[in-house]
Amino acid sequence: MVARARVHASRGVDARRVRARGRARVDVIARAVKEPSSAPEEALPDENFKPEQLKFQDIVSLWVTQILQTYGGKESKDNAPVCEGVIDDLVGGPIFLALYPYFRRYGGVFKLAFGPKVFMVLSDPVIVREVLKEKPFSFDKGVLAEILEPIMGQGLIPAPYAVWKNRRRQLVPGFHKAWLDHMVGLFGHCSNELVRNLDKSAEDGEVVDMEERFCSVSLDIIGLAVFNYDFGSVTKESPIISAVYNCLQEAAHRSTFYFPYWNIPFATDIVPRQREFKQNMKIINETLNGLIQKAQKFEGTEDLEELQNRDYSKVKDPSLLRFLVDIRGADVTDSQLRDDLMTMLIAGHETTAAVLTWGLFCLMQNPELMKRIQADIDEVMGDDDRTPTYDDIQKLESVRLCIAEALRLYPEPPILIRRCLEDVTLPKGAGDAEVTLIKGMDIFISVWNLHRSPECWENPEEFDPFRFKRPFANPGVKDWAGYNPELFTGLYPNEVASDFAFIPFGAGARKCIGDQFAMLEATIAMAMVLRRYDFELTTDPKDIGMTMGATIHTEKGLPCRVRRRQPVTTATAAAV
Ligand code: HEM
Repeated sequence: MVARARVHASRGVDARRVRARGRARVDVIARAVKEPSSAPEEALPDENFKPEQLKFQDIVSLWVTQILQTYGGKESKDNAPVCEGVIDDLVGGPIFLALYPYFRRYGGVFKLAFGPKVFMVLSDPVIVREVLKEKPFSFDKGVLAEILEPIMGQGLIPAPYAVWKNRRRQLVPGFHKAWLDHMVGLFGHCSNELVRNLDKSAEDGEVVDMEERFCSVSLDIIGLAVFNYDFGSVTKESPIISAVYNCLQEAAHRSTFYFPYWNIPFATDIVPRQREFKQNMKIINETLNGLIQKAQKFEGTEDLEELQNRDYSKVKDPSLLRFLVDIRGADVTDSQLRDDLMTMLIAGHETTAAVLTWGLFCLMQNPELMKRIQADIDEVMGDDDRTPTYDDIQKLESVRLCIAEALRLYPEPPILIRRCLEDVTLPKGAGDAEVTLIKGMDIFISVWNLHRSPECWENPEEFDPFRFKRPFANPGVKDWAGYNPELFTGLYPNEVASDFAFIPFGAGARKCIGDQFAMLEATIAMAMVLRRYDFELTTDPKDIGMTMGATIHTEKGLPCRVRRRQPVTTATAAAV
């Protein structure tokens, strides 16, 4: 049995604790699993393009060559600096943290060898631009796909190219403007639940774990938005979510185990943890299949334009599932729909919860800044006790900047995983050598290093949301255009404004499809809690640690004391 925590059983927190314990490795994986709502269709290669699938022997032969080159003292074919003897640093803690000092020593591209594994670490914006934007189809998700496949099947994140191409074309239109506008109301409604729930804690002077609360609200949001299913996790426990977290834990276990014993006949019936995994997958599949069947009972229009322009206030089931059922072609199977839903569920809630958690954590370290942000919220929201509209979100720029800055300092995922499908010669970037990524090689794109690089950011360790309003240039990084605030035109300063130094949602063809959704959701939730409460961290900030996925992993999460505050609006100011 998976260990379950006792905390707040009445509020259904068990699942979140299961998650907290289990996510260590999975976060790297589960988060390294997403891509761009705005990825242009032109980014897709032509119909005949078929990336060659790597064979097992390719990978073995690559390893052997790499190991001989690394340890045999011969010049390496890839020409990358080799970082050696770091095995001790890499075990027992989050790998992305351990890689940072090596980035500072070896630069934006270096090769890391530990055990039989050799992989390339990329932390230079020019090189990352080449991989994500210029050559996205020279790579697949490699080890990430292998680990996630048993859970997400052919979902967008682990899907092989041929499946991904078709599913992406169907999923992206689901995130259309009319739907996102409607979602703004849902985000307000769910955040309102969170806020009302905090009232009692504020009255009682109770210490609350805000990580847990943010997880609950983001989970409820993703359930309603994607399946029209109410997890109700702000108020109760959800068995399906316990099952999801348990399966993610199993994925973590499998990613680190020496041999795939679960493939041995009957292993899933005999080994207790494998039996439990099977049972949990059954719970998840039954729930998702039930939802799919329910959605299929209703006839809907198949016209994409009509779907995208409908009046969502009059639609009974505005979920993404409904949309996908309506526009599905004859070739889309129920199992493909299941995989898509599962992917959204995993990709779309902890990521947002993490940025809210870290954003609040950073603001609590900066009380003056917190006051300034609260004053901005008061000004935009006025006296009414209402939820933010789309227009308000445009005006709540400082809140959006805080979210972006939290994503810079605590990106989720902190590493993107790829495997080379063909040899790729990289631009020089900040380094002197011209490095070649060799077919079969595993790649870590360190978002963490990029976001904290002193070459790309002024005082990179500082939480300074308004940095995104100032330009930054460094001719020392060859061919890097720097950060240009004039190119920051959407909800957040993206990879274009930063020329790939800021990629919290990834970039290129496989960028996150939920970036706008997440920014709207996080801005509303953050604005609503900051408007109503003052927060005080009740533990030493140094005790707040990170898992592999940059989420908080202490038993207490983000423990805070919450106090009701009176919004300072024009009317209240005049009364004073
Ligand atoms: C703050 C919140 C979020 C962050 C930081 C985030 C981050 C990311 C990143 C970095 C990727 C690219 C991974 C890679 O290149 O390997 C990605 C992909 C993806 N994300 Fe997100 N994400 C967030 C929210 C969401 C939401 C709300 C959804 C859905 C409702 C979502 C769905 C996806 C999907 C389906 C992909 C895979 C796209 C593909 O491969 O074509 N994400 N995400």
